[in-house]
Formats: sequence, C-alpha cells, structure tokens
Amino acid sequence: MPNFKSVAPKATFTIYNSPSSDSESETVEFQGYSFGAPVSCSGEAVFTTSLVGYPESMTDPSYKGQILVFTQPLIGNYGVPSGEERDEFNLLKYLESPHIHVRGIVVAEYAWKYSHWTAVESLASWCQRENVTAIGGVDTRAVVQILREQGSSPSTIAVQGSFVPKPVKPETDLVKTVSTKKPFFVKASSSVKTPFNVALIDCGVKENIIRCLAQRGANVTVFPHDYPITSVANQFDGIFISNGPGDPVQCMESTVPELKKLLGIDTLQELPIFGICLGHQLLALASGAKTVKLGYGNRAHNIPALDLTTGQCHITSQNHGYAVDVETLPKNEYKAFFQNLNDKSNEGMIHVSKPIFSTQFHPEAKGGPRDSAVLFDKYFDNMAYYKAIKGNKIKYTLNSASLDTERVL
Ligand SMILES: NC(=O)CC[C@H](N)C(=O)O
Repeated sequence: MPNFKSVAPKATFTIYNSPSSDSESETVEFQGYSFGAPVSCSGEAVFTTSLVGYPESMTDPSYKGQILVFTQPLIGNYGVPSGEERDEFNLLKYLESPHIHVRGIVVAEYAWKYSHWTAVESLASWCQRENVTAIGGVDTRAVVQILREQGSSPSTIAVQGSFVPKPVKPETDLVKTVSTKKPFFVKASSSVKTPFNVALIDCGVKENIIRCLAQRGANVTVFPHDYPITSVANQFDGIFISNGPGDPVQCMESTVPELKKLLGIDTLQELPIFGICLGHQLLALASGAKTVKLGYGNRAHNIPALDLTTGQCHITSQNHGYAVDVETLPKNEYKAFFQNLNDKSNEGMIHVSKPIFSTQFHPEAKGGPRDSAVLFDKYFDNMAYYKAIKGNKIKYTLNSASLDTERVL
C-alpha cells in the first residue's frame, strides 16, 4: 500500500488552557497529518472512549461545533456507510442526522484502507466532502490525560497551508442551528393498529430516537425546539424532549419556559413526558433544578448507571458535558432515577406521582449497548395508561399529511 501518511499535509492539534491564552506555556501541541478537509478549525476538545460508532457520533447533533478526540487507536477501518439510505420510517438507516456535526476529529492512527459491507466511502473522503478537519498521528492517550486534568478545553487543528482560527469559547445558541425549522411527521410502524401520537421537541434529535418511538407504535410529530408546544400538547399521548448540543441554560429563553408552562397546565397533569440527555437537563431546569458543567464530561458506550428504583445496573451510552445537580431537584416532586457509578453524577430523574421521567444517558444507544431500551417501553406503558384514562378526549387535529416527512434544515 502506498505510504499515504508521508504525503498527507502536516497538521497540528493544539490544546489551550483558556480561550484567551496564546503564550506557549498555556498550550500543548501535537504534530500529525491531515486526512480530512484542507481547512483548519477551532472548537471545544472533548474525548470519547467508545470503541465503535464514529459515523453515528460524528452525525450526532449533540456534538455540534466540538472537536472530538477518539481514544480508540485505529479509526476509519470500516469506512462510512450511506448517508442517503432510508428505512421503512424514512429515517436515515445508518447515520444519526444528515450531516457531520463535529467540527474536527483527532485520532491516533487513521486506517487508510477500509472494509465493511455497508461502507460506501472512506472516512477521509466523507470529511473532505463535509468540510470537516481530521488529524491523525496524535498521541490521544496523552491528550486525554490533559483533558482529564484541565477539563474539556478550547483547541484548534491547524492544517498546513490554511488559515488557523483563534481558539473560541463553546458557542451559544447551538440548539437553534440543529433543530428542525418546521414540524415534520414520522409514521408509526405499519404493524400497529392504533398508534400513539408523540410530540417530540427537537433540540437536535438523533434518528434512532425517532426510530425507537416509531418502531414501538408511535406517530411522531417533531417540533422545532422553540415551538409553542403547550398549544398542541392536549392532542398528544406523550411529549418527548430530545438530546442536543451545548449548555442547557442556553435554552432558558426558548424551550425551558414553554416546558415550565406545560408542567403547570391543570388538565395535562397526567400527560407522559420522557426526556433524553439535553431533554433531561431542560426538564430539570423547567422543574426548578440546576445544571452544572462537568470537568471533561462522559462520552463512552460502557458507562454504568444504577437504577435507584430497582438496584439494577445498566451499561449505558453517553455523550454529555453537563449534568443535573441532584441536590437541586425539587424533593417533593422528583427523585433521582439513575446514578453514574463512575463519577456519581446524576443520570436521570423520575416524578414521584406523575408519568414523567428522563435520563442523562442515551437509551436509544446508537452506538452502544441496549440495556436501557426498556425505558421506551416504560414510556409506552405510561402513554397506554394515559390514553385509557382520557378515553376519547385526546384528539389529534393536525394535518399530518401536510407536514414534511424529514427534518427541515
Ligand atoms: N447528548 C446530549 O444531549 C448532550 C447534552 C448537553 N449538550 C451536554 O453536553 O451535556
């Protein structure tokens, strides 16, 4: 095989202590080679210890604007699957959204040769097409030691011959950039006779979350993150709040007040609600709790989360930099649902009397283990009960045929 590495443009990955630092003592540099787009980039460096799933992670909207460091030493070996192929729900078969959301990737060794039955191109050509920076040849173990010490940090990837932007603080208003611009509709599995109707608040939803709902028998109407959901909530059997990028407090003026309003509507006290990751954090904020930034976050596919209601441990898929401060949960309303057994951070909350719960980890797990897929079943049980007690009072009056059938970007 030709020695691609030796002819690839040189690249440098730099980690900064703070966005304003430019003196050498405050930066650490790693030299490597570029295999992505011939552009430099700047973003918050975060790391994942997941062993597989780079196409899914890179297209997860929660990673918007970040530079993702993979600790798995060989990346690219199974190429990239089709970003066009769709399943029976018209959802992307292999990717979690139509485009790459990470700004750049950092790997130890890029596999120039790939092989997999689903692969349609190499990771390098995908990054080039999507204008995403990629550096190989970096000692990612050393990188993680720095990020673990100083926390997720401003960083740049400089590609030889291109303009290098300054390190920046994580951007604000990221949710707006990834949320659908207009409502869209995904039809439930055709094997289900009487589907449920779920209103999904899209803060940057992963395709597999919608699939987990549609497969179990929900027609999913996906709404923009700032949609006045209270104006339609009485037409639905359940509300779902999705994952998404950035600091949850960025949604204090959009999604959170609307959720707060929803929680206060007398006639909707029995309405089931389920939130995942950012959805969990926003529900917590709407309930009066607070969120905190974690040092370096949790990004992996093997994080143990203890179900505090059963004593069972779930091995979970995670990607987050913030967490709910469990001490601030309103005690007469919510109790902690799951706890992270590595760092003891909060992994979910459950209402003491209403059918409302949320998790910090990703039960839809793409990629990752499916231990906690059962939580989707729990949500469906809650919806079945709600539908039974409401009789025929819930009426879906939106014209779903007039809605788009995929996210509007
Ligand atoms: N996956 C997510 O929804 C991430 C939530 C939030 N942006 C965080 O980093 O904590």
